[in-house]
Amino acid sequence: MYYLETNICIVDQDLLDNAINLSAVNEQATKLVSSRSLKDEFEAAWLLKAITCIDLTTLAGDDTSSNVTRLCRKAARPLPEDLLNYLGFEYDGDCPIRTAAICVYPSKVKAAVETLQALGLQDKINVASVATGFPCGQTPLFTRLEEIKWAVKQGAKEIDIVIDRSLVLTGQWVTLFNEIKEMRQACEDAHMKAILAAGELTNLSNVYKASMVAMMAGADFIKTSTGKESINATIPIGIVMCRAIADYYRKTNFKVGLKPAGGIKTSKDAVNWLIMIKEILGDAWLTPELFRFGASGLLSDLEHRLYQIVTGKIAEPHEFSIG
Ligand SMILES: O=C[C@H](O)COP(=O)(O)O
Repeated sequence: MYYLETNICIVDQDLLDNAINLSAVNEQATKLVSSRSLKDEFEAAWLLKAITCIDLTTLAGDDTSSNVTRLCRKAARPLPEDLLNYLGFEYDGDCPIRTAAICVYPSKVKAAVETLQALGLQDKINVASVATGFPCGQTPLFTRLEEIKWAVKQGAKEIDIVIDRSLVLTGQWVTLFNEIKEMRQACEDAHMKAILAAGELTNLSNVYKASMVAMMAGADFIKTSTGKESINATIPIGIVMCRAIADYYRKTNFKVGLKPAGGIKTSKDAVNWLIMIKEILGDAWLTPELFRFGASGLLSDLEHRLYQIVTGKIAEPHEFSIG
């Protein structure tokens, strides 16, 4: 079915043609983003689902241990008590809703692990670390592998690796496969998400092939973007990656997850992605084990929209403050 021969990525041509058919991708993308009316209670359920699928992210040059600590507290209690009460949750100090993970640079893994341990949530919220020369992946392979091993030693349960885009752009599929496979081994028991930086891969055919190579090399998730490219998680890219995951599942019976990341900021974005997953991959993927949002700014809009839904009005800014 899919295999690599010298430097050629051989994929089932019919599946590839079907997956990247531009007019079909655009048609599906238009349908997904066209306004739909959801009953309030259904929308609230989608938004709560979205929160549980977030890798709450900070990947900034000025990250400090204290802002990572704050991020962990936010992951542990993403919604304020009054909103949880409005939504019908009993709140007894143990928040019933949490984000799936927090995502940080390797140097901040320890601070995150220690905070989650102090909160008693180390088994409930994973620490994900980017690695392998994030965001560009332009460092020697041995340092990229060492970075993974170091992040795992610090306590990361998930590693978000970046692929070397130049290997895709120059058609070095075997080298790409071998590198990702070595990265998978370096992750040991940690889950590996392979960031394709799809916006830099020139065309959807490369996005589909890179998705396949990453899955064949053992990626547990494929992730659209680092959030640092000029084109990040677009709906057409998401559709092609979902189709690759679906094709891979049909051929191997192995479920690989999807993580869109970069520029996902609104409740509407979140619902569009969840509906895409439901339509292309099915309900089995609508779980944090197989779907994540990589997002630094999505949570506040989800909270804002939930307030609107439960109170039937636009919330005042002070209503959103989280202590
Ligand atoms: O991996 C996650 C991304 O870097 C987050 O991107 P964002 O800051 O645009 O939400």
